[in-house]
Amino acid sequence: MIVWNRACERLTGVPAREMLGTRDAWRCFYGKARPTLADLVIQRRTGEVPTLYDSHQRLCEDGAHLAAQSWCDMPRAPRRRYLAVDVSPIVDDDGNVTAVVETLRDMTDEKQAQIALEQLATRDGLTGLANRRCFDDTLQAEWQRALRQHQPLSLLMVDVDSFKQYNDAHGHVGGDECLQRIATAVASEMRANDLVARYGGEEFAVILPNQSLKGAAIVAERIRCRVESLNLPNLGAAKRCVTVSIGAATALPSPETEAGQLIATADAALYRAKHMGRNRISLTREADGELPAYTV
Ligand SMILES: Nc1nc2c(ncn2[C@@H]2O[C@H](COP(=O)(O)OP(=O)(O)OP(=O)(O)O)[C@@H](O)[C@H]2O)c(=O)[nH]1
Repeated sequence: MIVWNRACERLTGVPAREMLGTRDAWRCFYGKARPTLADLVIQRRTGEVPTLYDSHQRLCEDGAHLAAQSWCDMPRAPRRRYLAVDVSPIVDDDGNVTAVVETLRDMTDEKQAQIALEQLATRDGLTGLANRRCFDDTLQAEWQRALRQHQPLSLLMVDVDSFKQYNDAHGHVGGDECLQRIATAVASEMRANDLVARYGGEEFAVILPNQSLKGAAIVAERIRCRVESLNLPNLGAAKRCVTVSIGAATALPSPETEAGQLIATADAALYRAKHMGRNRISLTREADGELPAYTV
């Protein structure tokens, strides 16, 4: 390290006298040893940039002028920060790198604003689950992925039974709390790649990538039991507690079919579960026609 200016001191909390003449600038930014962007350029290891930074860009064709962004721990500063780093090598007449200039910009506020906006655009305000827009985008993306990888895609439509009566008995605020409890219960049954969304009012949708109808039925039944076991009183429902009906459908996407058909099939299964008495799951495999409604 040959230059460490006042702005670097303020940003990192590390004075120049500690840094000058050393080779371990990473200590100012990270809790564990790892190369900085300048280290990667000096050591000709720029191939590692994608694994070490959230995003990166080449600033010119030679590949040595780079920009990268990521969260930094900042062990000696009051809080972690999202830094944008630019590096440019200084070369001598023979083309040898003699130094690298690294410029840091603190982008923490911008990054936090971006995260908050993304949250707002994709999350449902009441339950914190993915919202309808996020559901639509994710279903399209998963449909395309299943098509490419020749894998099944399953969908559950989950609807709260006799929720109008619940609202009538407990008021709208009580109804909202009930939806929050159900959302948490449904989300707790999910794996990392699954997506639970609030589809509309008292209806939730669950996308289960690479899941057979049998697997989807197991998840659906787990959700049904979980909600029942919350034991939230609803005198308007047959079990006298809050329950859900679930329609499950599975498709093996092909170029001739589209994601909307999977929604329609799961919706039809949900309608059947309601029709057959609620608090049950109903399954349909696309193209196989209807399977009998199934309850445990
Ligand atoms: N508290 C609250 N209630 C909602 C919300 N969204 C929808 N609802 C209510 O959910 C109820 C849904 O009623 P219905 O569509 O008649 O269905 P249901 O009473 O659940 O009957 P089934 O679905 O046939 O079992 C309505 O009373 C809506 O006002 C919400 O965000 N908060």
